[in-house]
Amino acid sequence: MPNLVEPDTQFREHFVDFRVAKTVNTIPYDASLPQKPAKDTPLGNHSSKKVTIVGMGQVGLGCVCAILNQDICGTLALIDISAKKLEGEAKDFQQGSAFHQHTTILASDTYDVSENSDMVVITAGVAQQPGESRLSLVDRNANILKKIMPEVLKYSPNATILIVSNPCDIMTAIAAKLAGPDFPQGKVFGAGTCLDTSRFQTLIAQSMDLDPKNVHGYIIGEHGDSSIPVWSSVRVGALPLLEPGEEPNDTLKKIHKSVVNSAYDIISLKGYTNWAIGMSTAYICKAVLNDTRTIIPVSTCVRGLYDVEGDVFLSLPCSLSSHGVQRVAVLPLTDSEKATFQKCAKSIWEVQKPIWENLLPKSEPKEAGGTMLPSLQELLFIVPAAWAYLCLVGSPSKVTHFYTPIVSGNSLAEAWEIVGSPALLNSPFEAAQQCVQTDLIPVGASERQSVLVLFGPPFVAYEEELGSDAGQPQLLHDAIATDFSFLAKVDSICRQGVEKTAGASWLLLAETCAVLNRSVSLGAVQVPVMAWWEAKMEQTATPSIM
Ligand SMILES: NC(=O)C1=CN([C@@H]2O[C@H](COP(=O)(O)OP(=O)(O)OC[C@H]3O[C@@H](n4cnc5c(N)ncnc54)[C@H](O)[C@@H]3O)[C@@H](O)[C@H]2O)C=CC1
Ligand SMILES: CC(=O)C(=O)O
Repeated sequence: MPNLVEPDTQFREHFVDFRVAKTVNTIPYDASLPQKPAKDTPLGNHSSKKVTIVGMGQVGLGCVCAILNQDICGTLALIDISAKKLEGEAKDFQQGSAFHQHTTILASDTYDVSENSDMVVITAGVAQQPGESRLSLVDRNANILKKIMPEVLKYSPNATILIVSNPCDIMTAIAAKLAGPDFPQGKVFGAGTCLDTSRFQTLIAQSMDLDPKNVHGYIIGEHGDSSIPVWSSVRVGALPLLEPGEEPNDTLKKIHKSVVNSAYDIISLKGYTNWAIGMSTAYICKAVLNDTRTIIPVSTCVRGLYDVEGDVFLSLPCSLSSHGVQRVAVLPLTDSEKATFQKCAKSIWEVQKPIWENLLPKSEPKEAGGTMLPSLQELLFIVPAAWAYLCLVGSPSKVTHFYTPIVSGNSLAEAWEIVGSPALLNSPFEAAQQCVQTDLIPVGASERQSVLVLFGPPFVAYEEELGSDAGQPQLLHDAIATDFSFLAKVDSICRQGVEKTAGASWLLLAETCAVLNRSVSLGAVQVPVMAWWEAKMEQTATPSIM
């Protein structure tokens, strides 16, 4: 028997023009990559839905609380690197099971519990300290995201992925790119200005003594300091707040300022924000898991809209389906709103660009001497030195000089004094910068994405193998440029070094370097070193150097 309550579609054709004129389908996030469009799939049973939340800090907890209390899914998998705290939180949530619809709670510090999730929410990462901007978190959280995304995709290749970690728009762009061109467009999106819009609606409603749900309007653009209130389309009930062409007055401007300051204000009071973002995340999850096509401002690729050219992710009102962003509503902006949107896109792109351009290998790895090798662009240069080499992975245009190697006579102990203070272990790039500033390991790059510093005896082997020219950077530079088998040689020496010295004399300081995530020769070497280093760090705060 046919379903008697199918949606009535007889009037849809009357709205085709509206849809075409005012909305666009999701936009591929990288002009250079082909994109796979999302396909509609039948809806599953609601209680069969599974959501994974990665990151069980304050925001993760806020999300779980809201999701459980709104009966959004049948299974909730919680993941965090801190297993002990996670166990405590998961037990605490489980013990409230009598007060909501049944939800199976799983928790682990590995991703197998997330298998076959319908939706994955990523909240893991560093949060702002009082007074700190979201954008300042970019490098640290990008590195965390680079570790998380492959695991998420491995266990839930069909999940819709929601990014909450800050800076939310850039993290969403990075996650979308890491998901790869085969991942359907729109299936990775960010919580964006959903929260800012709620703050906006609430403040206007409080000022007018109304229900926030009667304030229809959006904050668009960045989830952060350069967010944009679209005053020209705010309606209260059905009434426009402003007349066409009317500019917002000082009170309205103050309302927006207050929206922008909300997070700073709350963080200065309690150290973090979590309940409202938890509620907005649950609201978004509900729309996706129920395939409601609700229009919510979330972060999606905006290239091509309002003359934005870069692969920037910003918030616009989007209809959400089970595949994430289904269509983007293109609001009619005033000239000044459009100019502000473009300025916002430009400033986000400036921060995103260095990470974005080095996120995926630009070319296929080359085969040489039976080893998969990084391209020259990937491995910008290796500075050989008596005791150390510094490998910078960054934007080629930023590397302008190639200096002489470390002055002979410097010892590991001396190097350690400069880069190895425990305080700097959390910020290896700063450590490397100190080396640069002190000319201990002179290199010519001042800006980069990731820095990998290796100290240790393998370098001795490296020198031996390469002969007396090893200390001549110019020669090495030429060798790298002309002879790919040189890299294979470095690789095999490093391998020996790792095996010979594992657990003893390597010191690795790394902001998870792009190289680490690649199946290229240097990556293969560095992963075991990294694992050793992490194990070592658990045992002692200050590793000894042999
Ligand atoms: N988009 C938005 O509207 C909002 C975003 N945020 C952002 O959410 C993020 C989390 O904030 P909080 O929960 O307050 O921070 P938090 O410090 O309380 O929690 C972060 C959690 O991430 C975990 N973590 C770190 N690395 C991990 C990894 N590789 N895998 C799994 N878990 C990992 C930590 O163990 C910790 O439990 C921050 O970036 C923050 O700025 C916060 C509020 C609103
Ligand atoms: C921290 C943050 O991004 C917020 O509460 O808006």
